[in-house]
Parts: sequence; C-alpha cells; structure tokens
Amino acid sequence: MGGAPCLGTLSILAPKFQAFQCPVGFSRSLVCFLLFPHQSYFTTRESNMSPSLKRACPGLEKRIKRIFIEGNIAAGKSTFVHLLEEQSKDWEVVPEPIARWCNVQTQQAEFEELTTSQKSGGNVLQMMYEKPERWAYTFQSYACMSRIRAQIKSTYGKLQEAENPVQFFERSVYSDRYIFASNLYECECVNETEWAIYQDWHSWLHQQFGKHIELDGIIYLRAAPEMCMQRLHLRGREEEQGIPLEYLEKLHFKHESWLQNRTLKMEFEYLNEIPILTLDVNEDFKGDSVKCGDMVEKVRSCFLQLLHLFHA
Ligand SMILES: Nc1ncnc2c1ncn2[C@@H]1O[C@H](COP(=O)(O)OP(=O)(O)OP(=O)(O)O)[C@@H](O)[C@H]1O
Ligand SMILES: Nc1nc(=O)c2ncn([C@H]3C[C@H](O)[C@@H](CO)O3)c2[nH]1
Repeated sequence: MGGAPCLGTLSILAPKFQAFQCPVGFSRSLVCFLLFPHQSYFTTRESNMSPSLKRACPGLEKRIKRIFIEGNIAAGKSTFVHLLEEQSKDWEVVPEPIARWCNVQTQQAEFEELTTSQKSGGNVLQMMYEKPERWAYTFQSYACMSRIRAQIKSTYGKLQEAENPVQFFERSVYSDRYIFASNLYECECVNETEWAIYQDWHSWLHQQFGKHIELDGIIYLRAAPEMCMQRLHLRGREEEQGIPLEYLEKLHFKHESWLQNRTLKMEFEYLNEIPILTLDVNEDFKGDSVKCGDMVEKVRSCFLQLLHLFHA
C-alpha cells in the first residue's frame, strides 16, 4: 500500500474541481484562512452544487453534518468512532447494526426491534460467511435495510442543542452495494438475477430515502489487509474466524478504487464531489494519547474546511 504512514490527506478529486490533496495534520484550514481570508478554500459553483451542499446553504435550517466512516473489516472503525465520540458533545456515533445481524441482544430496545425469526435465533452474518452462495443475497438485503433504518431512526435526538452537530455513521448503503454486494456478485455468490434485483431496489430505496441517507463527507480508515486480518483474529468475533486473507484483499482493492483512486463508477453522482479524509490506521494508536490527539485534530481540521465550504 502506498502513502506515508499516518499521513492524513483530505482529497477532493471531483472532475469539476481542481484536483486537491495535501496533508491535514498541520491545521491546514487555519493556514488557508490566513492566506485567503476572503476566499472559499474550495471552489464550487451554484449550478454544480451537490444535494448535500444545497441542503447546507446559509438561510436553511441548521443541519447536522453526516460523516461516514469507511474501511475494511476490522480496520478499526468502531475503535476510532468511540474515540471521536468522547471528544465533543456535538459529535454522535451511529454504529453498524451488527447486533441485529448476529442476534446479539445488547439492550432491551435493540431486542424489541428484532423480527420474530431473529428472536428465535437467526444469525444471518454467520449464515452468510458459512454458505455465501445461499445467504449472500439475503444478508445484503437485510444489511442494507437495517442500515437505512438505523440512519433514519438516529436523526437529531441528542444533537438538538449542538452548535455544530455531526453524526458519524459506521459504513453506508454505498459500501453495502459497491464494496460488499458487488464483490459477492463478482465471486458468483450472488447470481445475475439477484444482482439485478438488488441494484434495482437499492436505487429505488435511495431515491425514496435520499434526503436521510446522503452524506457530507467520508473518513476512510486505510489499513493493509494483513493488518485487518491480524485485528480480526485479535477481536475474535466467532462468525469471522474463517475469513481468508484473499477476501480482505478483494475488499481492500474495492475500497482503494472507490476512496483512494476515485475510479469506481457509481450511480450516485453527488458522491464524486464528496470530500474524503484518508487516515492511515496501520499503526496502533490505542492507548497512545499523542497519536489519538493527532488523529482527532485531523478530523477537526477537516470539519473546519467543510464548514468553510458550506458557508461560503
Ligand atoms: N489502531 C489500532 N491499533 C491496534 N489495534 C486496533 C486498532 N484499531 C482497532 N484495533 C483492534 O482491532 C480489532 C478490530 O477493531 P474494530 O472492532 O474497531 O474494527 P472495525 O473496523 O469496527 O470492524 P468491522 O469492520 O467488523 O466493523 C479490535 O480488537 C480493536 O481493539
Ligand atoms: N457481506 C457483507 N455485506 C455488507 O454490507 C456488510 N457490512 C458489514 N459486513 C460484515 C463485515 C464484518 O464481518 C461484520 C461487521 O462489520 O459485518 C458486511 N458483509
């Protein structure tokens, strides 16, 4: 994997914008404000504004910024978002609904929402890993539906009083489709008909719920597949212990072409204009307050730029 370790980069590589990529570890936005106090750091034109930018125009209701955390299995997303959540009362985390997929009953409220079949013990994550050609389509349908539900349900409770509210979501309907489902289709675990149906309802759901599920930025936690494999074993989630390195490699290359090289073709055009903050998470930052502080600073710096962009 290329790139300097632990070097955060904020990249906007939309065709309509000038390519832009540089380290953000030095409170870069502050430098920009100092250099160009009267200019918007990112150039946008009204006619080219993405839906998420339009939503955030001054004069419209104060709104929450939605940031999605993407990355390979066991890269460290949950660990990282918990670190973020501790930093500000304006920041809220919406975790991946894995409890539903495994039927782990973490809280009464979680259990109440399980379907009858789940209450009786279905572990669709395990079923998918054990027999993907039978269960992959079922899993993808349920994963996508439960993500949308979690995202919509989370709207605005705790953050009503926040000055600059931000919600962090672990993964998105986009990684669901363009990373996981697409890989399972390429591996022939999802057949042509299933893939056509999946894409059809995915697009339709996006149309229906677009307002609630569109995002403002992505944080890509980038780690080598070998590192993810090590962490996956360290975490020891039973359902995942048979995952081969090859699977993580395939997912890694898909993440890279979407978020690093930005060459993955997607149906949702506004995604081409979304800012991406890439953080190298190969290094162990747990328990190291300096490294944690540095990562949080990169995220804050990224937001300053986002806010500047939104209010320009
Ligand atoms: N930077 C890090 N250094 C060392 N260990 C880490 C780091 N980040 C996470 N871990 C450990 O790696 C394991 C996986 O981390 P975590 O559960 O946060 O991954 P995840 O990306 O949320 O996984 P998933 O894709 O399954 O949702 C955990 O045991 C966690 O403690
Ligand atoms: N096939 C498939 N499709 C998804 O959309 C998806 N989202 C997450 N996962 C798997 C990765 C971890 O094992 C576990 C927790 O992230 O769930 C997925 N698997």
